[in-house]
Amino acid sequence: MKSAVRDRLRLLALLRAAGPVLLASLCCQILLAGLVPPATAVALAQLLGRVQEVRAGSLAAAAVPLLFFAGVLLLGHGLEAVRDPLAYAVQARIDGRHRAGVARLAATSHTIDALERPEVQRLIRLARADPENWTERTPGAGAVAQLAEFGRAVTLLSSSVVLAAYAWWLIPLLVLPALLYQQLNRRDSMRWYRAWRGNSGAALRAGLWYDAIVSPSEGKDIRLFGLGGWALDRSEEHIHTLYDPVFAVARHQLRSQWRQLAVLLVPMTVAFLAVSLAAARGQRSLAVAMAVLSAGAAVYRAFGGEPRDMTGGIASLHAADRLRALLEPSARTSAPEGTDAAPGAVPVRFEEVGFTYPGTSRQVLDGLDLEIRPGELVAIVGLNGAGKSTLIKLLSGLYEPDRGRITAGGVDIAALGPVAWRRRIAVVFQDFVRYHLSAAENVALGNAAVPVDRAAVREAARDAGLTKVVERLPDGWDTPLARTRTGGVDLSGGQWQQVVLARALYAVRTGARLLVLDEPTAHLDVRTEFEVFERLAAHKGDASVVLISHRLSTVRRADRIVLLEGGRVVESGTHERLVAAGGRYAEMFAIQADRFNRGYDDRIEEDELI
Ligand SMILES: Nc1ncnc2c1ncn2[C@@H]1O[C@H](COP(=O)(O)OP(=O)(O)OP(=O)(O)O)[C@@H](O)[C@H]1O
Repeated sequence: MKSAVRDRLRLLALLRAAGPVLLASLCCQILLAGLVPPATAVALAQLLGRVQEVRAGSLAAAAVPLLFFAGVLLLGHGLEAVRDPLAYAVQARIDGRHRAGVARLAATSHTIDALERPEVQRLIRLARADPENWTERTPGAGAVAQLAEFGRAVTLLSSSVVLAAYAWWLIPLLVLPALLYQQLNRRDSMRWYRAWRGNSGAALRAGLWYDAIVSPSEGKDIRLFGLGGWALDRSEEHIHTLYDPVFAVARHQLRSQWRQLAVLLVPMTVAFLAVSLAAARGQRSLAVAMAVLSAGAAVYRAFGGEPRDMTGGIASLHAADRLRALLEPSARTSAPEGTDAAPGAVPVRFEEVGFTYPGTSRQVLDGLDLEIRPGELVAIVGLNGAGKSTLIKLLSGLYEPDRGRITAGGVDIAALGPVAWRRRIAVVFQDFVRYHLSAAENVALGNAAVPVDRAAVREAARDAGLTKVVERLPDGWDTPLARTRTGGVDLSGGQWQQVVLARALYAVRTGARLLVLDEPTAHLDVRTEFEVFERLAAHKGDASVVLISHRLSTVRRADRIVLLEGGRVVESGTHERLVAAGGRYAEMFAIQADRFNRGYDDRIEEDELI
């Protein structure tokens, strides 16, 4: 009960976001609209009374009550007309602020492990207040609905005064059944809501299949594998899972409607008959009877309202609370931002680092020790699943080690603070992001914190071998890299990789001192790859480079090659030294060289190693 009141007060507190003028306007609208029904009753009574009095004389005597009645009606219409625009404006401001808060929350979570959890994704979906179906409500809608409850309370109180002025017993006879009627309606309404919400996962899954059918990217598979009919069937199955319980609730409610009708009609008929009889017998005037009947009807209208607006709005606020608790930076990642003291490249060390992904039991890194010296180009190799990308995710602070630590210049990167640390590193992930922005913006996003430096963009593009690609674009650097945008084009996989490489090189040109590349050339042809590496080695300056690649022909030019296996470094040295040592690396290199000479792909898989 206490928490229900607290939730209602929270909804009301949100109204501050609307600003004083808008909020005051909405409050006035609600207050005045709440007074209109009883005022109509009174005006009607006065008009009738006067018309009866002057029946034989001039109608001009009824002008004042007629004007009053017309005024009340006009006011009612005017208030009705401004209600939706005002409520919409207030709601939009509250929801805008709420959504920005949720987005900020997700963006300021320094690690990504929480974002990968299904529970967090579900909460984001609920908290972001972006309704996708009629059951979803926003905090703004909840706040406006809560304020509207006051308007209904005003109607109820003022109508009750009119009723009580006639006879006190009309209050329990009309108000109590109206209250019961409201509770029954609300209970039914919430049953619908819960039946739908309980299966909202099915709505999500149906939506995923639907999106797959209409999206251009999945559309390729859907067509080539003839999945269209199959995907439609899946979508329909989920829709049935979603709707069947809702229809069952609806059928049950239709059958039990007589209860609501009885609650409403029996006392209302008794009360209205009593009032009408008194008027017919001349005990009370017809005018007074009209006022009472009108106020009685207003009482029932006062008990309307949409409970789902408030329930949905509160659910969204609660989801945001739970999200905040889950995404709140941990003690390590929320360490105060350290000063970015050392401007040049510093040694980076993994010290006894152990890591297991949340929710799994396999130790991906197990006591890993590795040093990346300033200015060094270190290549990390290993079989699929050896933990190479995981190492990079830890290095960039997207996950925290379970044990051990990673230091830069002797300082734990957690103590440096994620923002300061990430300014020093530039990372290209395997699953890089293709932003639907212009070519220049796609490169300059390598360092969004500084104003775009067009010269640095061009130089980074040259080093990544991107210049010729950009020259062929219809609008050069300003061409949007997305077919879905007007004038936009799509690039090939290799060309996109060059864009992303340029993005990382741009970061280095604008201050990053550690360049991390996870398979940056997997899509490049041999010649482009060779040129890119030549330029990378020549232009990396004093930055250190960590490079992951399955192509051993590429990594042989690295200063040092590190082989990862069983979650730790098992071999380390130059290509020549490792080949001479005749260990695992030498074995992998021999297989790859053999495959390459025979014209196959030069990657190797685990089962090819004995
Ligand atoms: N987000 C994740 N949650 C749980 N397990 C994960 C996650 N990402 C990777 N793994 C697991 O961690 C292990 C190491 O994965 P990782 O991507 O680091 O390997 P890799 O050496 O980069 O492989 P590849 O050469 O195929 O890219 C794998 O067993 C993988 O299934």
